[in-house]
Amino acid sequence: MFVKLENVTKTFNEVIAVDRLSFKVEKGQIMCLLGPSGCGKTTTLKSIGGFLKINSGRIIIDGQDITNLPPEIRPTSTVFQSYALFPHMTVLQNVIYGLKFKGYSRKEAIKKGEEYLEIVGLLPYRNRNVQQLSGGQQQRVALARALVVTPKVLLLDEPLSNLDAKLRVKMREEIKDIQSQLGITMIFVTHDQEEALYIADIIAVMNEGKLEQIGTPQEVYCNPKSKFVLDFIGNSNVIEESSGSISFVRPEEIIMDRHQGNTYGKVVKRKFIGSYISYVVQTEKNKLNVQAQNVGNEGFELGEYVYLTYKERYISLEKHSNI
Ligand SMILES: Nc1ncnc2c1ncn2[C@@H]1O[C@H](COP(=O)(O)OP(=O)(O)OP(=O)(O)O)[C@@H](O)[C@H]1O
Repeated sequence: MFVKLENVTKTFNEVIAVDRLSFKVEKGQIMCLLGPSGCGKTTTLKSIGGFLKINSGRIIIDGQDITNLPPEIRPTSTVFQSYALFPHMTVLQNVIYGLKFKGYSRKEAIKKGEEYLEIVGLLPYRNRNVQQLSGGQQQRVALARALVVTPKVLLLDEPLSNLDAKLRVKMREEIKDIQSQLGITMIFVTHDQEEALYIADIIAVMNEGKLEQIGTPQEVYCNPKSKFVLDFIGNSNVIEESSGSISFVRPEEIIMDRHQGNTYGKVVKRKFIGSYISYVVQTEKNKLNVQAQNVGNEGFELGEYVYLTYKERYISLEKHSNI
């Protein structure tokens, strides 16, 4: 395993920000740390980067125990939410700043800086002051600056949260492309489940400093192991809940039909969203959210009786450990 956290705990006075956290990331993977505000994502990332000293546990990268190393000699570099660029420097000066401390001559540093500016598509901007760049461009400078020092692991702390929705989608695609081009291992913090599902090879869902579940996007979405993960990732209809188990179905997994199905109900809400139509169907026992693909016809009407077909999935509420 390329990155390994073993029982990492970090407290701030009486607050346990990260609680005996263990996980592994393989070389070349993008792992997303996903969870609500305050669950300990940033603390975990800062602990890996060496900006925080952990109370106990071990952090290992590529076989080396880095737990007690200062940040500047860890094989990591970090892209912060705020970008943290040097405002009075040009794009290129920002990107090559870190190379000074790595023994590069000025000429070599410029060559390397330009190579990475090319990768992030900003070579023509190399002599601009960073303050004259858009948010997305500044983000790319921050990315090039973090990559130019060829870290073994790139740490990204909510890197897209300051961008508008459209740019966020574009940048997450670019980050994924850069990752596959360079084959670099990334740990990416986000509270946005859609972003995590898109970008991650593996998602670690955190809750109150602890790991709730770790798995591929498909695993955490299709087979959540706890009520918390079910609620946090995607929308779902809880069909039945008891102390030992929960059964649920995702809105897009329910098929609506006028003639056949395993349940019958009345359309009590209907909302046209564009690529799909969202319905609420009242059955004898449940009110179910249904998301039906817009296939170019009118769909179902408000007040109409429809058949539904779906297969429930179950979460067993016994404690799981899948690390
Ligand atoms: N420097 C600090 N001093 C005291 N408490 C802190 C400090 N940093 C974080 N905490 C606390 O540790 C817990 C975890 O915080 P952390 O920033 O890691 O969460 P997060 O999941 O990254 O949240 P967000 O998505 O809001 O950034 C929170 O309860 C937070 O208040």
